[in-house]
Amino acid sequence: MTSPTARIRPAAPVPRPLADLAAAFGLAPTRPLPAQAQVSAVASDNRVVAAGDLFVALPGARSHGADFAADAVGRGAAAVLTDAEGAGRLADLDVPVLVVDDPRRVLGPVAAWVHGAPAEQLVTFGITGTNGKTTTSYQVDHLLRALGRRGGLVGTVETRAGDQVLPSRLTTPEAADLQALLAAMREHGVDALTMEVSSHAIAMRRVDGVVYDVAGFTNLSQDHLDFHGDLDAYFAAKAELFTPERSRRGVVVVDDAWGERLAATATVPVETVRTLPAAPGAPAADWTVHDVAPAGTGSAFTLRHTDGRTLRTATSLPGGFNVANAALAAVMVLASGVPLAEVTAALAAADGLSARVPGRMEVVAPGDARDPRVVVDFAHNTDALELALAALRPTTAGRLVVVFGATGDRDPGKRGAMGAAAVAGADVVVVTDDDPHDEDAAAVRAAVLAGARDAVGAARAAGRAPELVEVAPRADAIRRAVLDAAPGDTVLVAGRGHETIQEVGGVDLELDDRVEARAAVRARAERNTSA
Ligand SMILES: CC(=O)N[C@H]1[C@@H](OP(=O)(O)OP(=O)(O)OC[C@H]2O[C@@H](n3ccc(=O)[nH]c3=O)[C@H](O)[C@@H]2O)O[C@H](CO)[C@@H](O)[C@@H]1O[C@H](C)C(=O)N[C@@H](C)C(=O)N[C@H](CCC(=O)O)C(=O)O
Ligand SMILES: Nc1ncnc2c1ncn2[C@@H]1O[C@H](COP(=O)(O)OP(=O)(O)OP(=O)(O)O)[C@@H](O)[C@H]1O
Repeated sequence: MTSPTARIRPAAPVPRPLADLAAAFGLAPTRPLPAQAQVSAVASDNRVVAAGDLFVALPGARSHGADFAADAVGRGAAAVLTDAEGAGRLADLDVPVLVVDDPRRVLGPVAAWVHGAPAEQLVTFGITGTNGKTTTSYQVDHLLRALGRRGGLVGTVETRAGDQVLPSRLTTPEAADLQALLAAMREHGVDALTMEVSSHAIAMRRVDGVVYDVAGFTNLSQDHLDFHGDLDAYFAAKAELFTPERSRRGVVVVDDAWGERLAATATVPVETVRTLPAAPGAPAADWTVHDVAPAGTGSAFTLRHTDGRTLRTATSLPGGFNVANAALAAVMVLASGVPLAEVTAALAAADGLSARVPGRMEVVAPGDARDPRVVVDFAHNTDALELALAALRPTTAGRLVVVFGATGDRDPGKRGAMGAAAVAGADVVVVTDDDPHDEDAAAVRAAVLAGARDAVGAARAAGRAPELVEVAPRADAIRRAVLDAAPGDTVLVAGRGHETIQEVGGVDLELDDRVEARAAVRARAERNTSA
């Protein structure tokens, strides 16, 4: 997690008259505005405010932004925008206060207006879906750079604006931070933006003020129901991205029923991509994937359009789901208007869609005659875990070992299912902690173990004998799994991927699965040497 005080913003923002802003959005000043009042950027967190900012004090679940307005003014905020409740909390501030019914609803468009609509000066790609957003976004950015574009990237792992790179705090930033970021990208000569658009972000209006040139949909399965309530509401949030208010055209993977439903209901032009054999009676897809074959650590495949166009390329990331991500990335770039011949040539020169994606099927140790392969992945829901295990099984000569847990304070409904998925897909299941947050870590492990134990019975009935162990804390579980594995085995450490902070009881602990896995591999080497 990155502290809220870090933010990429334009170095030379352009001040805009506050009176023009108030008129444009119907913002009611509590007192007449000084004629010369100006704002040059927008912030919704006092900790990132800089001189000349408009501080937007939002009502929140835990606090009201108005409680931080005095500090924001102390940091140089030139004006405050809030709702009636916020205005009521503001003691006499010596800057203008503007009031609007729903500050969160206007925040995006206001920030876009103040920064001069930066998104409109970039070719913009927004990717949503339960799994694959990060991977697909890296592949789109990889292809855009291969095409000579200066790409900006915003997502779970990091934020890249030209040569500025910051670890991300949210998958999709709040609107004020996003618009400042886009303005900074424009300053750096960035001409293309690829970003992940989480369903939270759409529901919370973080991407208001952006109309994506191309929106992409990967898939939808159970996750985040603690926020959305049910799958229909979760789907509806994602489907909003495929409306004219938020995008100009869409590319939808129709390997699942939710993709089919989105393609049928989207109100922007959509191209469909099918990467799996079609179910009987399924509508024809515009693009289909054929001739998938192993290629290095990943797969080669052919994309074919109903109009006869074809594209043969590859991805270095393992698993059928990474063919889907790579296919989606390629079609999104084609949908933006880049000719097929240019994409084909760029991919040939760039070794296909082979961006290294931090913490996504990241190979920590390749495995050899003496040691197991060790892979770190971000799979943290049932669907992703099943697919990650299935992706590694074909290239695992020995046992498939998985080390994972479930996130505390999130989606308790998926814990048993994740335990069952691990037992169904692996030979050795090591249940440990993920990010317990404020929940009792042992209780979270117990819920995962309950689902796993139920599945062990079914596995034994099918003639398998998966081992099931509980090891905590997570660093010990990783070490034990790697030390106990044999040459030819694969150890998959799943759930946290690139993350370097584990939240335990409100305390941020340094924990990077890749660092722990590498340390365990070194410990094996020392043991082998001393043996
Ligand atoms: C559920 C959710 O998304 N909550 C977000 C929401 O919190 P909130 O409504 O409780 O806001 P609050 O903390 O009460 O603060 C109210 C206002 O005061 C401001 N404030 C608050 C504290 C302070 O010191 N100074 C200050 O100015 C805040 O910026 C905010 O404007 O607004 C906050 C301020 O922007 C966000 O930090 C917070 O994200 C929390 C941290 C979060 O965990 N969000 C997750 C669920 C999320 O958004 N995840 C998705 C990815 C999901 C996935 O696909 O995996 C993401 O896009 O990252
Ligand atoms: N297309 C896919 N279908 C199913 N699972 C996938 C797909 N792509 C990746 N995964 C699995 O999901 C995990 C998360 O992948 P990725 O980080 O690309 O998705 P994401 O949508 O960005 O996740 P998050 O929203 O949590 O950041 C991967 O580590 C992999 O195990």
